[in-house]
Amino acid sequence: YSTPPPHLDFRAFVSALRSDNDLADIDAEVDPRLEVAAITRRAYELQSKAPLFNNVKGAHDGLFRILGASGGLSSDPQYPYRRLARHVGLPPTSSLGDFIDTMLSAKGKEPIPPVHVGTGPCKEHKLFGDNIDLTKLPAPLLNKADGGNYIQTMGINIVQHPTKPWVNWSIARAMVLDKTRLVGLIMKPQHIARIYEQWEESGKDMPFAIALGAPPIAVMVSSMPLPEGVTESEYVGALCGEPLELVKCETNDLYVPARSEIVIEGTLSITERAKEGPFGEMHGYSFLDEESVQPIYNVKAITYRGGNAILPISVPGRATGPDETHTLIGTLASAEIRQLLQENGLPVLNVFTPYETQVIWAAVQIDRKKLWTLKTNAEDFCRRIGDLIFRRKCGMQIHRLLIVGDDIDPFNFKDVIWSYASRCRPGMDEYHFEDVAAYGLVPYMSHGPGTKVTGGKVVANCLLPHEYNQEQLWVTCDFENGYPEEIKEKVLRRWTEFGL
Ligand SMILES: Cc1cc2c3c(c1C)C(C)(C)C[C@H]1C[C@@H](C)[C@]4(C(=O)NC(=O)N=C4N2C[C@H](O)[C@H](O)[C@H](O)COP(=O)(O)O)N31
Ligand SMILES: [K+]
Ligand SMILES: [Mn+2]
Repeated sequence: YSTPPPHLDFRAFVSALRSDNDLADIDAEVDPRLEVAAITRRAYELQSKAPLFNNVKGAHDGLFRILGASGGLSSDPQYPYRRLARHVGLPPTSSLGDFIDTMLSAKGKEPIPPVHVGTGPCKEHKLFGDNIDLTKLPAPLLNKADGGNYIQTMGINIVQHPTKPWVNWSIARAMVLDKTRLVGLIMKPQHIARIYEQWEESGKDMPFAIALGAPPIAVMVSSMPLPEGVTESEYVGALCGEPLELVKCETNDLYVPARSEIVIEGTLSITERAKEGPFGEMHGYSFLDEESVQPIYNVKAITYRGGNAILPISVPGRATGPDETHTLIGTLASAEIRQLLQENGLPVLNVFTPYETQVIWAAVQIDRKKLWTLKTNAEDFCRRIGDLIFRRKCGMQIHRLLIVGDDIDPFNFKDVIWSYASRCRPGMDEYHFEDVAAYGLVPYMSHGPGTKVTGGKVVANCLLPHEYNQEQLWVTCDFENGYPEEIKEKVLRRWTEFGL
């Protein structure tokens, strides 16, 4: 086959990272028990190159190499979002705003359904029956407190609604349970859980496929909270302007990206469950008393690409250097939240979940001139935004919204926290929501003082009252805003002369 672009082929993506000098080929033997994950976690935190473990202890028959931090920030401080840009065919200089604009660029466009091809790289090797032994694969232990080896953290979970033409692609964690079974989180209101419920009602086990090392743009869309009923692969087609190539699974009627590295297929039981976790999760905690009991994945086949298949992994944790649960989940939820607010006619320029808030907060940037035309006030405006976001799935993971002006860059946490700290009066400027669905993984909900599944959400108004109807009554005291252009130009021109 001709080599496709990096956003359509994981191996081409890996080569692109290598040519970007943003990949470390590690040929020394590394243990998948904690060592691979510890290196990956430190790679996020130092924003170093993405580690490609070419010699994983226990790997055999081409299963498998491991790529860590595929969605981490790039190692070049000049191009921090280059690794994300590579996922969607954007230039290395792209900003997070460009990335969000791109992910929303197919909204309103005709979906482009995938095409089915006879075979592809993921069909080069096939394992069935007794040849399947998940406990013999070098599935990584990602955190010392984890309850199992999480083989699935960056693959696409593919499931189909039993009666409607809806095939959902998402990412949901799963760990090895035994020789032929996985167990993984199936959490409401996620679409995988909604569709699973339909199979429960139909009385039949749910066919599944997990496509690991799938085309990077498909991984992005799988991590995006698109509306219910949208078939993610069709949105990928609309984004690319061309259909994605899928091949049929061996043991069920689902289709997977032909260029996937590894495909695990089978049925998700509607009766058998097992203890799952603990798991080092996206907020930086692994609670030792986690009592998660989840459905069992019965694996019926594993197919994989030749040339030493690569397993991508995510090692969630503190966003000191963000990992994929921040750069993908947070940024893509931001995109859908912006879309929702703009579709409802709100004067929103952008939305972003600052990594410093572990993507639990989202800053909503308001066009203040347009705000004036609404002739509204903080209470009405903030309650309207909270009612929209906190009652929709795309807002499920957000517990604090910061409503900020267009003088604030939502992607610059120093801007965001300055406006929150100085313009949001505690109490009067905060609008609480206790009757909305909570995000159960947030520590002050799962292990907090109050209710666990509802409430704990707030909209913080970070606009002074007069900003709702007139120009700001202040000059911002920083170099950018506090001085006339000719002074700033003179200062910049003489800066080196002053030896500063
Ligand atoms: C990018 C990413 C997204 C994740 C997860 C991860 C990564 C890397 C890992 C596996 C590392 C950690 C956990 C964290 C955990 C949240 C969860 C999960 O286990 N269960 C879940 O329900 N949602 C998860 N998401 C978010 C999910 O993919 C998005 O919400 C997506 O929009 C869902 O698609 P639908 O809208 O179509 O429903 N995992
Ligand atoms: K999705
Ligand atoms: Mn979906």
